Amino acid sequence: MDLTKMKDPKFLKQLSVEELDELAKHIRQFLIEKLSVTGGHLGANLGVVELTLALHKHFNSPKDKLIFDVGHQSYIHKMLTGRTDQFDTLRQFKGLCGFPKMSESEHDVWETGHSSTSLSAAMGMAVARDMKNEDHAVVPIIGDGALTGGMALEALNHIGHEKKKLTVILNDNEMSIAGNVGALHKALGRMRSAGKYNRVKDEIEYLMKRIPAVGGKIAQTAERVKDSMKYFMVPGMLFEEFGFTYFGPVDGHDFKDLEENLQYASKTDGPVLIHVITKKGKGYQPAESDKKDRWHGVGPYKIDSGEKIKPVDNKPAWSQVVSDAVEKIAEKDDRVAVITPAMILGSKLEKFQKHFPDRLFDVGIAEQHAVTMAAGMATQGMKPFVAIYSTFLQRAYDQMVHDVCRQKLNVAFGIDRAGLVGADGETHQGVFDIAFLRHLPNIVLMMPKDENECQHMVHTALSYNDGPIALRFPRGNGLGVHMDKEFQQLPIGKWEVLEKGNDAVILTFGTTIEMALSASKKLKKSGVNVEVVNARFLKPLDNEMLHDIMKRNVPILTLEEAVLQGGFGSSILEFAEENSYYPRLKRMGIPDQYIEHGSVNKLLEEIGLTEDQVITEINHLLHPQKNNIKRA
Ligand SMILES: Cc1ncc(C[n+]2csc(CCOP(=O)(O)OP(=O)(O)O)c2C)c(N)n1
Ligand SMILES: CC(=O)[C@@H](O)[C@H](O)COP(=O)(O)O
Ligand SMILES: [Mg+2]
Repeated sequence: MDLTKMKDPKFLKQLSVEELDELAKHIRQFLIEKLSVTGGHLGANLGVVELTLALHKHFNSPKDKLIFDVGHQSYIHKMLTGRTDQFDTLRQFKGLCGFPKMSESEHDVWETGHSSTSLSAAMGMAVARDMKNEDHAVVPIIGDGALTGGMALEALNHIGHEKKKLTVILNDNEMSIAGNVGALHKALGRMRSAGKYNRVKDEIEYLMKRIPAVGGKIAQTAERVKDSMKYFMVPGMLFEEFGFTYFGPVDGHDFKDLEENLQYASKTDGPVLIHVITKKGKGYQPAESDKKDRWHGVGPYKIDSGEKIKPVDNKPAWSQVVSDAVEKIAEKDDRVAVITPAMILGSKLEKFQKHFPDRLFDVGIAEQHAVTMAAGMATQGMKPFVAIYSTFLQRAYDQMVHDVCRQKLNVAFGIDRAGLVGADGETHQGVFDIAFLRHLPNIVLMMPKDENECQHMVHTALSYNDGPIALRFPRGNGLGVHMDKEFQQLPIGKWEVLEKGNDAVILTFGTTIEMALSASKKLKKSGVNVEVVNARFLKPLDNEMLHDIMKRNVPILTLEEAVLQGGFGSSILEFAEENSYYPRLKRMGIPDQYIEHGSVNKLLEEIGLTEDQVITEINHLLHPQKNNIKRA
């Protein structure tokens, strides 16, 4: 079967159940083969093959709006809408994006990457549809994990109240990245094990009608009894209470069951929720049998065995260094506890969880709650450590402003995936956190140059008692440096000079230190002596060192793998302005644009964050006339 011939999903309407089953088989095989080379979000996609086919058969995309929550499970949708031939380039620079992308197809009506936005977006589209007197379906497809997100619950609350016509597809595979958590997860479990609601509902309505009508108080009591009976007998009552008509549970791998319920739903007024049960990793044995994450996001692997093909790298993962250090500290300090918003695996917290099951809180996809919960713990003298990706901390900005920093609470943050993350692209680059945290009063911000300094920063963070403190660290592995046996306390706001030099100074931190050191080595060969400073505290700055540098009146280059607007370099400009220095200064960093997907090295090259560019900029700073650069 030539899957690249699929250009428009309309062809599905003619297919029989047998033909759909056959197509599903080929799509699974295709994904297993392609992703074995490129990597990607395999498990979630294998789980929604039939569901995506059924949705595209039933609805008319792009007139009807299919909205994929998170969007990591949109690969089949991409195949059906003419992008099958691009899968060799998945998640690579200028290749197919791993998430829905409007520039790729008119069928991608909403872009995602972060979780739990689909219901709000759908509500917006439904409101717009009705205001414009249009007639089309709006269909958010949301996972059981994404449903734990605050935004999704806020939207449920509003949609049910407004009674807009929407068809919510709840894709319940009992998994977030790891196993799903929470009371909602348990409630879905009860719905899964109950019978079909549509049928049960009819029977209940029949029974209810047979309870004789009586007047006065007895009648009120009878009504209450009827309501509570219904509550216990109808599995989807939770969603019905929210104002939705619930259909399910539906077998998400059975075309007949899916189509039947989609038909019911289309004939129902107001918001509808179809509870679809799927299996993450379906059809690929290594994924199905992996109880840990059912192959949520993977790199290349051997198809037959499922063995992962990892580049040989014995250096420790940054996240592991951090969680090991927290664990070591937690052994001695029973006030220490870790909070993660659904990222136990990515943040490498499994070992910590095994060691301290009662001191690891997976709160679901609930970044806002995670941060304010930590603040609450801190008010009671505990030492919470919030392990959170830079990109997902964006969700909790107000909680940082209002709850943590304003109250100057002792919350420690491990900001993971800081800097460019690569293949996940625009939605996941961890490049904004310095800019959105640096301006908050009371916070300390730091980034280590290597994993040894990283463990000292964890210790520094958890021993700090003067308000919030965060260390940021990149995706991937450290440098493989020697690790001290004993933790050290770093003096807050003190930088270190890594390379002495009189001609110019590079102020940098974290991932760009290697680039700066290597550039300075090359510059030295041409007679230019550049000082390289590990500006490991981004807030507070090392004022003493900065005064010294500014007084030397040498050119300064700031270098950061973070946005330039409001970033570290900006803070140096502010320092100069506040202290009436007028240095020749150039800032290198991430320009004012969203950075697409691709390998980190390729992306750095694209935006000119390279060793060669550092050398060029230093030369420009040293010889502005020669290079025809205008400087005040
Ligand atoms: C705001 C936010 N927090 C965390 C994540 C990381 N993340 C991506 S997918 C996922 C699990 C989603 O589970 P579910 O919606 O059930 O989809 P499934 O993978 O099970 O199909 C998580 C936690 C994210 N994308 N966005
Ligand atoms: C879709 C999503 O948000 C996550 O699955 C993300 O892709 C994980 O990224 P890491 O691989 O960096 O943990
Ligand atoms: Mg799930």
